[in-house]
Amino acid sequence: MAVCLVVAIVLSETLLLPHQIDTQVEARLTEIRDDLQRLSVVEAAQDRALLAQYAEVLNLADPDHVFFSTDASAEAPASEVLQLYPSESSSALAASIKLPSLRATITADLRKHNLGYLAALFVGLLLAGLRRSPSEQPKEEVESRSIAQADVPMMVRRSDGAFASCHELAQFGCWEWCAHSGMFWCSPSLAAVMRNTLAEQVDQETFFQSLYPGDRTMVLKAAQAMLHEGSEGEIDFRVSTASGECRHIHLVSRVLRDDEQRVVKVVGTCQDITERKAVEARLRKLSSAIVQSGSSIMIIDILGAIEYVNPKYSEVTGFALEEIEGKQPDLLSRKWLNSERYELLWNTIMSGNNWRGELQNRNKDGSLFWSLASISPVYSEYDELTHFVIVCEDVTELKDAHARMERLALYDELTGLPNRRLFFKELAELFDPTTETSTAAVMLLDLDFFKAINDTQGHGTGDQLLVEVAERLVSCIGEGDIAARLGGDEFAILIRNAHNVNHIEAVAEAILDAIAKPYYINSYDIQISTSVGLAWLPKDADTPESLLKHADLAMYQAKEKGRNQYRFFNENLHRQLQTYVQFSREMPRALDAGEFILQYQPQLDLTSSRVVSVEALLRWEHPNKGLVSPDAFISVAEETGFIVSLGRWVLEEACLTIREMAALGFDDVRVAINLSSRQFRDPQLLSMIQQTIAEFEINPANLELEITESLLMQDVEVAIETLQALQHLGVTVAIDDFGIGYSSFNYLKTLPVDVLKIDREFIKDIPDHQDDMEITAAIISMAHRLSMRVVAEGIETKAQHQFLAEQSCDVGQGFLFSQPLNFPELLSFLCRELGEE
Ligand SMILES: Nc1nc2c(ncn2[C@@H]2O[C@H](COP(=O)(O)O[C@H]3[C@@H](O)[C@H](n4cnc5c(=O)[nH]c(N)nc54)O[C@@H]3COP(=O)(O)O)[C@@H](O)[C@H]2O)c(=O)[nH]1
Repeated sequence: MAVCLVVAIVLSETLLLPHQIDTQVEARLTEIRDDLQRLSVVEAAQDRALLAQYAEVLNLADPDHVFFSTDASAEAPASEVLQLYPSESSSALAASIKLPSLRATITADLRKHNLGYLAALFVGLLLAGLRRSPSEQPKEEVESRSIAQADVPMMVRRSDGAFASCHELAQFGCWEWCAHSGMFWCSPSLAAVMRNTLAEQVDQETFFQSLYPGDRTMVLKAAQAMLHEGSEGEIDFRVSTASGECRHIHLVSRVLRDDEQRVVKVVGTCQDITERKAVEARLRKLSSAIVQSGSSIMIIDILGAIEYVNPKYSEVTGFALEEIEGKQPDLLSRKWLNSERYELLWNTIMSGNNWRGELQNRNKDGSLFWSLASISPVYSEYDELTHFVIVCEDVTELKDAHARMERLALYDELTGLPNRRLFFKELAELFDPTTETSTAAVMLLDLDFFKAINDTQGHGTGDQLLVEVAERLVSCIGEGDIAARLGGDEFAILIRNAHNVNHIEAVAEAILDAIAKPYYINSYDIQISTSVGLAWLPKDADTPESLLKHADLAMYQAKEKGRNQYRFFNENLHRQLQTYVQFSREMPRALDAGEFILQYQPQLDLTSSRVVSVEALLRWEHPNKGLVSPDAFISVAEETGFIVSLGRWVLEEACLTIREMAALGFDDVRVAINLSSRQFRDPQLLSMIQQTIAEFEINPANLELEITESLLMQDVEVAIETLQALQHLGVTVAIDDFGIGYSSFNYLKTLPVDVLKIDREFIKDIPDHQDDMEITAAIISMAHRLSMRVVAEGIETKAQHQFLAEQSCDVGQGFLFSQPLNFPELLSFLCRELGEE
């Protein structure tokens, strides 16, 4: 729809109002004039009421037309008016002239015509009519008034104060170019528009000099086209001001022709549009920033309908503007936002604040992605909230990376199970005092002999085994329960809502069964078992850490009891734990304080009954607990690593005893000390023994080292190397507790040992258990064939003594002969024996 504009011009006080207009109208016109004092543009479509008022006041029939009335007697240059207007407007203009005197009505289409031009032209014409009353005007001039003869600029005659004032206000100027004389005339306001580079009347050359050099050719071409071809139009160009400033000018031209259609004048307007150009340039930059932006940008109206999306948005989502214009964006859809967030977002932006946050959006293919969106309100010039600008960054990759990082942080990479951190987090929530706690159970599992499989079959097989174990564990637990890998071959299970023991026992048994089933990995059949420790929540602990510690304790007990079984944590274990903590803290101090002592249990030759050796047995004279057995603290020392320091002290003490006994003449009595697993694997062991022997200047053959059979079986090849090195030092090596470590006789052949000690388990039931007697006889016979001496320990009865002597067992040790003795008691024992001889 064409927008019809009526240009009404109200002039300053110098205007002579027609005397025909009655006082009321005059008053109203004065009012309007005072209101406006400048060109006033009324958009008819929008303000018809006002227009109707104007029409009424101005005695106009049609409110779409506003007319200007001059003195009725004035000769109106209507023909000029008509000629000055584009042809499509001429008829409307002519039709609107209702009086013989000048009445002009202009209906113009804003889209086609330059408003300023129309206005100024109108002013010019009007003033021409007003200023020149017939009485003042020489008749011959009126008669001879012809465009063909008009080589004097007609606007010169119209440049009164009001005219100039209007132009000045509108930053507007008029000009004429006489085709005949080549003279260029401009209104004073044009000179101002051109920033005083022009005189009122200049030649062409001077006019062109005032133009910005870069635009001269373009303007010249346009001027020539006007003069020679009579072309009309509009042109924008730049002028350089005296101060060197560059201003933008909008120029409109119209051609006046004589009756023979020859161009006689070119007239027009010009306007300083520098500010507008600056605004346009700024808008262009902003617009280009939005178009070129690497961020997706969307503009929505106050009701949430999409008005604009930039190319980046279309590239990311696949939606062209036409496809989504007027629609509600998915980004703000209730579908992806929970109602609380939805309310908060809209409340924030509707109250004129910025909102920033992650929102889900939808691509054209239906896939969803995450955007980090900033939503900012846009206000109109009247300070009304009209739109919102949404700037989005696709953060899907960021979120994926975040999820991956979270996965790495909380899940075990190999098995995909929750890791220790996540398990602990879940467990900690059950201890949260603000949540209702129901009974739960925690299982801690450790695969039996996994290290051996890993070492012998390779880590690839070990990994595959762990993955299959994880799958089997998951298959044994219920929904809501958690199976986690805490590290290595250690797993944990959290069973929520553990109502009764039967349920937990059933799960534990299912796990033992599942893990014990054969695995087929890398063409190998593998068999493995697990030991499970169980603890209850909240009964067994008040923190996640202590609950896991208690389950761990129970698991160790399960291992101690023979593996492939489960054990519940109990108070006894709890006490053990307390003792563990207490001992681990106290032992270093006790060693410094001399609270450890050695007792010696004699080992007698079963044929001669002479003491050939003694076993050094460690005791702790605890200030509160009395004499503490090594069974209670050796394992703690072993786990904390304190056994290395303690073992060194035992060695030194034994060497001292050897030296002192030798000094007293008992230089053929050996002293046997026990080496624990950690000591045996200590890389410093050999050098430490060598140094101590040298330090105490003892015969190394008088020092015997007892190493348990099970310890040797852990890594036979390394054990053989260490044993050989020990023998090389000249010390005696004995296998302790032989018979219960399930070692094969084949191994025994390869072990460089001097003494074999039959475990007490085989001796204690002699002569009642025939089996034990046969096994004992076989061990003695075999050891002799391997050139080993045999020691039977735990001899408590004469019958046992007699049987062992009959089997040619070399040496016996046990309460039958002596309890462990302190050093003075041992010396007495030895002296007594000597006396008896
Ligand atoms: N690493 C180290 N281990 C040590 C050290 N000192 C002792 N131990 C080990 O502690 C275990 C318990 O020892 P202990 O309580 O001293 O018991 C020893 C004997 O008292 C006991 N024994 C001896 N004769 C009999 C008997 O006729 N009946 C019976 N019921 N018990 C008897 O046997 C223990 C000695 O056993 P073993 O060492 O296997 O010969 C024990 O395993 C010690 O080895 C140490 O300094 N370091």
